[in-house]
Amino acid sequence: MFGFLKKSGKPEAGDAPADTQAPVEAAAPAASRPSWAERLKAGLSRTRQQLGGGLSSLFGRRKIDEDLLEELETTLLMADCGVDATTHLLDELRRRWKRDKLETADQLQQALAEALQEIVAPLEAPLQVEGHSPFIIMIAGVNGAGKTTSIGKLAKYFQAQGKSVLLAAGDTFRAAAREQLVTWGERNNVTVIAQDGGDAAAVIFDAINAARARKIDVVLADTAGRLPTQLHLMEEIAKVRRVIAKADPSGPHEVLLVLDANIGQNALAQVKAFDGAIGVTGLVLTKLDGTAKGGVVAAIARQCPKPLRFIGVGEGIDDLQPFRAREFVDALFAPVPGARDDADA
Ligand SMILES: Nc1nc2c(ncn2[C@@H]2O[C@H](COP(=O)(O)OP(=O)(O)OP(=O)(O)O)[C@@H](O)[C@H]2O)c(=O)[nH]1
Repeated sequence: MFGFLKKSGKPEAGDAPADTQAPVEAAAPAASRPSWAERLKAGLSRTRQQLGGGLSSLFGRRKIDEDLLEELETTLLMADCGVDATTHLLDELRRRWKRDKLETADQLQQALAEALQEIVAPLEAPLQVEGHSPFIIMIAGVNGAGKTTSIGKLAKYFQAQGKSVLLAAGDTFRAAAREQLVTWGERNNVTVIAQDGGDAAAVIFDAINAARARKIDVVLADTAGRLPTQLHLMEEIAKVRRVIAKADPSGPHEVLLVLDANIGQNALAQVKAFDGAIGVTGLVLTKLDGTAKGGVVAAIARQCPKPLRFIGVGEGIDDLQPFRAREFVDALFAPVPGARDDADA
């Protein structure tokens, strides 16, 4: 049952109590829907072509030498690993080359995968929503990063864990955003607290109170997109955070920054700016499927290591999943059946 509450905070007749929320929509039959591992591999194919295409031509050579390492450096930079992570990886490979007496290019590729995994492993820290009721998650990011659609996917993700979820339509700036959230709410059978126009902080404040009254487990609070350079909007989102703390002094319990992977290295500046304004506690990296810049995960790990809670590789409702370092690196280096051009080039 879907409920759309006005500013009064009073549920409309027919709103289902939290404990009678209908089950989430059935997933497509397993046979027709590729697994997450397959979708992750497919989603990372552009980065892999950037990285793997470069690597396979490099690793096609028999012998490891300084020229090969220099070309590898260029390949890593092109995949948006950033100077810091690339330098670190090259240092590590040189060390392993000597220490482990690596000879073949295959061995070097294996060493690269291991070194990359070591870099990104600290980002793996799946979000636990225990310990607070409701557990309040504030979502922030620049325009179009994927905040609202990620909220829809997260709603389903938490529901699948048996949690009740309430969405707060705090993007009061973009007219269509509320409707978008309402649509996601309908799909996931969760209540959306919204109001016509007005103040984001007030909507979210009401949503937290409604969630508390209904004993909802998780509140997902949307906010309008904004650029870090729009100082008045950064001040506004800082106020939203303060108001959440008024509604629940222990909250927000998670401040998620949504980043579009297409922006590559600019992600670092966004993390720093939003962290300064609202204290980011976790990251969501969307649209990895549309970019060759997946190496940005390594850059984030080296330069602003916030927990990477979720990664997104598509528009499907289950195309956003917790980040797992081993899975990510395996997908980056694995050949995809039917798309072996990158691996065999
Ligand atoms: N391919 C792909 N598209 C995505 C992914 N995540 C989000 N999108 C798309 O990105 C577009 C923008 O997403 P929104 O959720 O509207 O972005 P937003 O951050 O809420 O936007 P504003 O409200 O304008 O700030 C939509 O078309 C989404 O379907 C992803 O992982 N892969």
